[in-house]
Amino acid sequence: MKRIHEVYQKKNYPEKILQIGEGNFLRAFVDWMVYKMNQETDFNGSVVVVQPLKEGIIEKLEQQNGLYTLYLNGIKNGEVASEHAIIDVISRTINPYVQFDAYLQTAENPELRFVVSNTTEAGIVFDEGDQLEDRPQNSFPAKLTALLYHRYKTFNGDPTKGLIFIPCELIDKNGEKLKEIMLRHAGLWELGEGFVTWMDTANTFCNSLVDRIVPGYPKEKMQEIREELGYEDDMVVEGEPFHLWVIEGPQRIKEEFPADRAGLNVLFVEDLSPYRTRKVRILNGAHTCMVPVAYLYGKDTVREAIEDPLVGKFVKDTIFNEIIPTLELSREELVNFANAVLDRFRNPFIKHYLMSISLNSMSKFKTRVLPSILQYQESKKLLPNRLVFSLAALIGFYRGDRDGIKIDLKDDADILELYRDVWAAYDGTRLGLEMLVEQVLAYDKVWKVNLNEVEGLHKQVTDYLALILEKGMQEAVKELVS
Ligand SMILES: NC(=O)c1ccc[n+]([C@@H]2O[C@H](COP(=O)([O-])OP(=O)(O)OC[C@H]3O[C@@H](n4cnc5c(N)ncnc54)[C@H](O)[C@@H]3O)[C@@H](O)[C@H]2O)c1
Ligand SMILES: O=P(O)(O)OC[C@@H](O)[C@@H](O)[C@H](O)[C@H](O)CO
Repeated sequence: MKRIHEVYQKKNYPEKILQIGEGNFLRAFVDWMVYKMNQETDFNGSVVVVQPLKEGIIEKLEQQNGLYTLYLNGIKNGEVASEHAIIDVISRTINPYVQFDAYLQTAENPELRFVVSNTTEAGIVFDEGDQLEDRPQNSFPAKLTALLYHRYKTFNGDPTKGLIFIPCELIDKNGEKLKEIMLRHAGLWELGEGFVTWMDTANTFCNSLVDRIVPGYPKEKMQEIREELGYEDDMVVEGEPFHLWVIEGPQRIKEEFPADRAGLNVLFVEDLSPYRTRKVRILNGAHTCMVPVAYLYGKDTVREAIEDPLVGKFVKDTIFNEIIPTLELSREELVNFANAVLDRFRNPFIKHYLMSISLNSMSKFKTRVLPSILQYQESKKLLPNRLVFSLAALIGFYRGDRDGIKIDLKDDADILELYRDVWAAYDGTRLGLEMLVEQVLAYDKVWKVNLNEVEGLHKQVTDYLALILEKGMQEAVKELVS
């Protein structure tokens, strides 16, 4: 069978976007949007993709001339929708670890206008070891500072040659944080007042919030997909039709990034925090809460979990009774959003594995679930049972065993070490369990506070964990939801 680049001829669009990250999400979201804008409007732009880490899949993408097939499968306006398209907007790929000059030279292109990124929650970080002379710098903000400085010098500080940065990382104030770190590098590297002023005035850093479920490469369906497509494609990516990109930035960007004219759900707003809180607490919060409970219960995917009468009820009650009451938005709007999220979780086409969501569950619990627990307690003066149960389940999950089979835990090495130690020290007694929970709740490297100080939390987590250990997750959930 022929390969995708042997059957499809790519068009040439000017390079207008620099993309840091070659992951599934960006390819199913931003690159798809660029494809749509090229089809529906006069955007006429392509994307240069830079691999942020030394290891990655850029070579595979390059071998296909940057082409790949995107499947969007799900329910759209109540109807089954399945569509696919060849995304042809990646002009070329760059691995800065072997093509550093080519990486810097992208800054010399006067038509370059946007920088998008998605480097997971671990990407927007300051690395004090990074230097301007490094080829390349370690962190992605440092790499970008070097690139922007090169642009500043190339165009002699021309105020019209600034860039618009729209990071997609799921962290609060992603644009502001990126800018803050880049300014820090500019200061440490002594790049000069002129550059700092240019960075500040000629460039725009937008905060943004993305929403689309992208499980990625549909491994199990590949045989069927190959037959349907009639060509080989190692970079197929699958996502849902739903998409929302909320960008906190000036309305004028719309002129240059005509997503709305392409019929895309891209909003330019003054304040994205209500959208962010709603999405992170309800959608991501429900995912993170459901993972340890549903996985130890015996489920493997989000859909299986939501369709199980008991686990499904656990998730729905958690959202409607314990998360929504902590949010300061109109209840009607929240209920509508939550119902839509539940429909997305039920998407019959998509296998969203609980284990893939489980990556870095501790920090996800801290940002996506803990605020709901704390706000619930503050306003109602009692703890939300199901959210606390999911914390107990999380501690049980990190024991790393499902019915005698090892769980492939993925988290920071020191978190995994913490759990290895506390579970190894557990002697099977109530006192032993209390000590174990105390140590986990005291792990302020993740929690940033000592959770043992939250009134009643230590006892309730210990009680639920004892229940899970004694009766198993299935019985424990049954008792909880009834
Ligand atoms: N998949 C989804 O449904 C979805 C939806 C919305 C948001 N997201 C967000 O997108 C992120 C990436 O998801 P994906 O599905 O594309 O994953 P992926 O594994 O396909 O891609 C991860 C990307 O992040 C880069 N990366 C990882 N660690 C990094 C680091 N320390 N520094 C710099 N770059 C780093 C990798 O090089 C790669 O480009 C997730 O963490 C999530 O926050 C994902
Ligand atoms: O992508 P992660 O690993 O940060 O989180 C897992 C999911 O909660 C997440 O990918 C959602 O599906 C996504 O945020 C929906 O927009």
